[in-house]
Amino acid sequence: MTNSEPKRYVSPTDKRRQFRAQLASGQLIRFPGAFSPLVARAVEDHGFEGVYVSGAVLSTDLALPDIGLTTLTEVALRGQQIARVTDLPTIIDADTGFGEPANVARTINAFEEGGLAGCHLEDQVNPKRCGHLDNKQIVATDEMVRKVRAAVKARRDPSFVICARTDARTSEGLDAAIERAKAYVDAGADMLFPEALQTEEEMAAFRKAVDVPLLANMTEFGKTPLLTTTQLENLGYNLVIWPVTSWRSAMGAVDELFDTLKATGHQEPAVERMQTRKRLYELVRYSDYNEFDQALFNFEVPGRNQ
Ligand SMILES: C[C@](O)(C(=O)O)[C@H](CC(=O)O)C(=O)O
Ligand SMILES: [Mg+2]
Repeated sequence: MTNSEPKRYVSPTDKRRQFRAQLASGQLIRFPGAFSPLVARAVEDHGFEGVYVSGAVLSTDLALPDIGLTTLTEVALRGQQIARVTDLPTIIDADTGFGEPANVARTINAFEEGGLAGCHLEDQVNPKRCGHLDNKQIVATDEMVRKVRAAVKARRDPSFVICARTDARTSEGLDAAIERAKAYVDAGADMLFPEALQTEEEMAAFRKAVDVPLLANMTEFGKTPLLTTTQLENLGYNLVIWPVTSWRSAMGAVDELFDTLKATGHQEPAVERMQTRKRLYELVRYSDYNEFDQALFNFEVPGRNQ
């Protein structure tokens, strides 16, 4: 991108409207998880429709378990850092909303100010846990309804999307999860995230029971079968997230690299799989900075095997 055309600016409101239009399109939209701003650039570059910011990734990146230890300030800042480097809509994991309904209201405002397009809010108790683990506990329906209402009321940009997640399938069963989901929609939720459904049949039953857009969580090593985008589209789901997938892949590569370094004393066997300097500079749009100073990008970038 070294042409002289002015860069278009996609405002947070534009991104939220784009997200709403995508949800209404009847087509499945794909939001891979981005564990950093640079990964969000890669998501955009590969032609996906949006970016997901995972609570599990934000906490494990800090070497913490995903049990609600991260603070609103940490999460909102990371969301903002990720959302601002992409023209795609970015949605974020609000966990249990960081407290009571009043805290939820503040959470929504922080995410709006961070340029996010939407968030999901779940009905677990605190301390929460990954939705695919056993022995989860959930709050009373009414308590979650009050949180959803607070979120909806707090929203300053009506296009910000509030997605209610229910974790009830694991503890109370499918029917109860559907009942809760309906109550959350009545409270104003724009879309639903039925967590940890166990079969395609359950996913189809959920689709049949509600009219709002549905999110499918394709997280690995969990309770939900890993389906393809075609299967999810056929099931009538609107949005798929692969929340931790890029993170697990990157950390798998890191572990392998350290094994190699330790065993061979050299990185050579791993270089082949590394992102090249050239590609890294492409993603940070290094050459664009010549707009400010022609002396910034005036060299050849070594790529593969150089
Ligand atoms: C989607 C999720 O909330 C997340 O934080 O990314 C997690 C993912 C995971 O732990 O695998 C969840 O499903 O609870
Ligand atoms: Mg989470």
